[in-house]
This record gives sequence, C-alpha cells and structure tokens, in this order.
Amino acid sequence: MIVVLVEVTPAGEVVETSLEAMTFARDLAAAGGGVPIDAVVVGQPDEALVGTLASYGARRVHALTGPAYDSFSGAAWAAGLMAVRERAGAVVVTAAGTPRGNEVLAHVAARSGVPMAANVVSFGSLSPFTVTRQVVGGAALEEMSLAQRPAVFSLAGHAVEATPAPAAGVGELVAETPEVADADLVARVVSTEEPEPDLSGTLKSARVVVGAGRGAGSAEGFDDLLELAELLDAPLGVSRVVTSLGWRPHHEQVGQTGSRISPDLYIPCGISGAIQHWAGCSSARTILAINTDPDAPMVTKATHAVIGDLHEIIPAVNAEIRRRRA
Ligand SMILES: Cc1cc2nc3c(=O)[nH]c(=O)nc-3n(C[C@H](O)[C@H](O)[C@H](O)COP(=O)(O)OP(=O)(O)OC[C@H]3O[C@@H](n4cnc5c(N)ncnc54)[C@H](O)[C@@H]3O)c2cc1C
Repeated sequence: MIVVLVEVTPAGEVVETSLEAMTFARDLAAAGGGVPIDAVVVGQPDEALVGTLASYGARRVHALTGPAYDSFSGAAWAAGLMAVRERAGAVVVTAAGTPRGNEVLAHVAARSGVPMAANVVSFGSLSPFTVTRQVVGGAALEEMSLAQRPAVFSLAGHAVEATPAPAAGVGELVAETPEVADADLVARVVSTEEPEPDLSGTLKSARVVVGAGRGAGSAEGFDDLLELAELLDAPLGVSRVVTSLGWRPHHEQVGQTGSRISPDLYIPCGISGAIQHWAGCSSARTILAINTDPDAPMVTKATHAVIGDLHEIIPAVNAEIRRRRA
C-alpha cells in the first residue's frame, strides 16, 4: 500500500500539489494492481477535507494530533508518518515536493536507511521500481531506481494534473497520536510573521524622491524630511544604514538591495553615496544633494549640492515652500 503525506493550508484546505501527489499515487496504485492509498494529515481535519481526500481515492485519512504536531517540525512529522507507515505496512511513502514535503521525506528515508528521490515526474517499471526525477533545478531529468522498501519519493509540482478518482475511496478518519522523542522537536517552527507588504511601487515610479541617510541622526530625525516629502508629494527613499538601524522600513530602501529609482529629481539628504546606494539612484535626471561633507561621493556626482546640516537646511526649505504657497 501507499501512504501520502498531505499538506493543508491555514484555511483548512488541501494544498493543490498534495492533490497532485494523491493523483500520482493512484496511478501508481493502479499499475500495482489496485493497492490501497492512505493519506496522512497533520492536525484535525474537518469533514470537507476528509471528503476531498476520499474523492481522490483515500481509503483512510490518518490525522496526527497532539502537542508534538502543533507546529511544523520536519523530524516530528517524519516520526508520525513512519509510525503510520509501519502499522499500515506501506511499501511506498510519498508527498508533494514542497520544502516541507521534501524535508519530512528526507527524514523518513534517512531513518529507514533507504535513498529518497526528490521531485519525481513519472514512474517506469515497478520491479525494479524506477522513477524519473528533475535535477539541477529542473534543467535535467534523471532516472533513479528505488529498489529498497519503503520506496520514498516526492512529486515535482505540476508533474501531473490533480484529478479526483473515478470512484471515491472510503475516507475512514483514523486518529493518530504517535509519540515523538524530545530530540525530534529541537528544530521546529516557534512563531510565524506576516511578510512586510511591498509598498515600494510608489518609490519606483515617483517623479520626485526625497532621500535620507545616516545624516538624519536617529529615527526621530526624519520629521522635517517627511514634511518636505509631503510638501513635494514625493515618497521617502532611504539608505541601507537607515533600514538596518530600524529607523525606517525596508520598502523605502534605495540601492542594490533596495529599489531602483529614476525620478526627475532626487534629493539625497545626509547620504554619502556609496556605490551600492548609487546603483539604485544613478538614473535620476537631476540630483540635489544636501550634505555636510563637500567631498562625499553623492555631492561630487550630484547636479547641484547644498553643503550644510540637513537639520537646518530642510526646515528652512519647508518654511519657504509653505510661505510661497500661502
Ligand atoms: C552587499 C551590500 C549591499 C548594499 N546595499 C545597499 C543598498 O541597497 N542601499 C544603500 O543605501 N546601501 C547599501 N549598502 C550599504 C552601503 O555600502 C553604505 O553603507 C550605505 O549606503 C551608507 O548609508 P548612508 O549614506 O546613509 O551612511 P554614511 O555612509 O554613514 O553617510 C552619511 C552621510 O551623511 C552625511 N551627514 C552626516 N550628518 C549630516 C547632517 N547633519 N546633515 C547633512 N549631512 C550629514 C555625512 O557627511 C555622510 O556623507 C550595501 C552594502 C553592501 C555590502
């Protein structure tokens, strides 16, 4: 029989590539004379999820629950998957070739003392069992023999189309709480964070950008610069020092490891003009540098420069803009 590790989204739906793995397992099971397929999920599945897996041919849905499975751990998930496999007597263990799928299966293969084939796209003969898999990032295909049992392999994403079975499986839900050794919980996810939203679009397309670097002095030193940006209806673009120090968010960074900008006017204030920053702003049409150092690379490359303390110059410029607009 075959066991398939199935991944579930935070919304409680089966991941598409896991449905592909179920479809592939079904083709393999059919070639092997109709051996059963069991799915393994981590966490308590609802009825709809069990129904989906049954519609893809699952005879049983083994649900791994308990504190050891509350967060992702490649070794703990592998321990649970192996416990199910051993009891069910499965000769094939498979999953989608996702980072998690590959990590868990690598643990399973190492513990079982067998090779693992990652990113399989098709199978050939059954005896000996051979598979074709993607290597070198998908640039080449390799044929691999998985003669030992269990045969452990992951399926490359979109190698097959996810298709429900012509006849649904029983989908019997089986609660599983295999024990996990403390050593298997050493490397596990302890917290997750939403990625910072990418707000750099405005910066990349702006006609005017106000730049700010270490010369701002501190996280509190941006008030006048932000006022200037508002008066000019321009976004703020900053140097890496500023984002590294946590003074401003990363999406405002200009340079090699930030945004490339090409505004009509760039006003870098307190930015030395290191090559990595220059890489992101050199296509600005006009550069007006404000810096205390007349020899700073940004000053020597700028179209115009004002030499002086930005904390004196910027408030004066803001006041003059406000006065003229009034
Ligand atoms: C792999 C790599 C990638 C990198 N990628 C980037 C990147 O994408 N973007 C980037 O910006 N950097 C990048 N860097 C960092 C880069 O090398 C510089 O360290 C950084 O750009 C310097 O930032 P800064 O100009 O704000 O600070 P500094 O170099 O310290 O310059 C501060 C400037 O402010 C002036 N100044 C000080 N006080 C005042 C004041 N009161 N008024 C006016 N002027 C004042 C000083 O004269 C000086 O010119 C990268 C570095 C590496 C190694």
